[in-house]
Amino acid sequence: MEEQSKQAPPIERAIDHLAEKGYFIWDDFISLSSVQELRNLAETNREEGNFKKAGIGKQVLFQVDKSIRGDYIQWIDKVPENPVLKSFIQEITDLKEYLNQTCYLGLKDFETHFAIYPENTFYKKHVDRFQQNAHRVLSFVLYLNTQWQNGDGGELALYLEDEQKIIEPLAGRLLLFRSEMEHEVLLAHKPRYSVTGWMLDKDMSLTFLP
Ligand SMILES: O=C(O)CCC(=O)C(=O)O
Ligand SMILES: [Fe+2]
Repeated sequence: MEEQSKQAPPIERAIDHLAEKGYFIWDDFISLSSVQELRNLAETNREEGNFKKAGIGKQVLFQVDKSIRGDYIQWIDKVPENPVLKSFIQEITDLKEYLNQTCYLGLKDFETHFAIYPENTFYKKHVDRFQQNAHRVLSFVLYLNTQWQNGDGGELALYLEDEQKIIEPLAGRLLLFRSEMEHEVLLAHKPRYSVTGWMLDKDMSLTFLP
């Protein structure tokens, strides 16, 4: 039985683990060359001034507070020009459809952005689904840290019911977790790159409505 589940395709293990534990770690979701390309793209965009300081809260309640989070973000267009980004968006779209068919999650849309955590930044313990972001059902993070090693920091601490799971931000790894779960980005000692997103139970163009 154990053997069988080890051999099951990642998508099936993802469904089981998400249902049972609320999260799934999907290694090698994309190839290392794709990781490199996305990282280069993020770096170029950053140099061109397309990233902005991430904040907390939405619209009139938006504020930047470095004691809570220190990352810079750039929202990703749903129809991106870059072919690697385009195929990642397609894979997330397929994953959303598959989750709907198997888990009846009623996912309607998703939103996603690049995130860069400069050296010595973090994101304090929080949840992604709250009053102002009530439509976030599943969070996903694709890590783009090609040279990551122990001691570089920037791990994701995920708070499960009775334990804390420390997840390394390894290149090509996709982390999925329920958006109401508490989590935290630990202090990054080296710049940390990722694509973060949320699958939503409402069409994004309608999320300004209650
Ligand atoms: O980058 C991560 O590991 C998690 C980021 C996060 O929690 C967020 O952007 O809400
Ligand atoms: Fe988060």
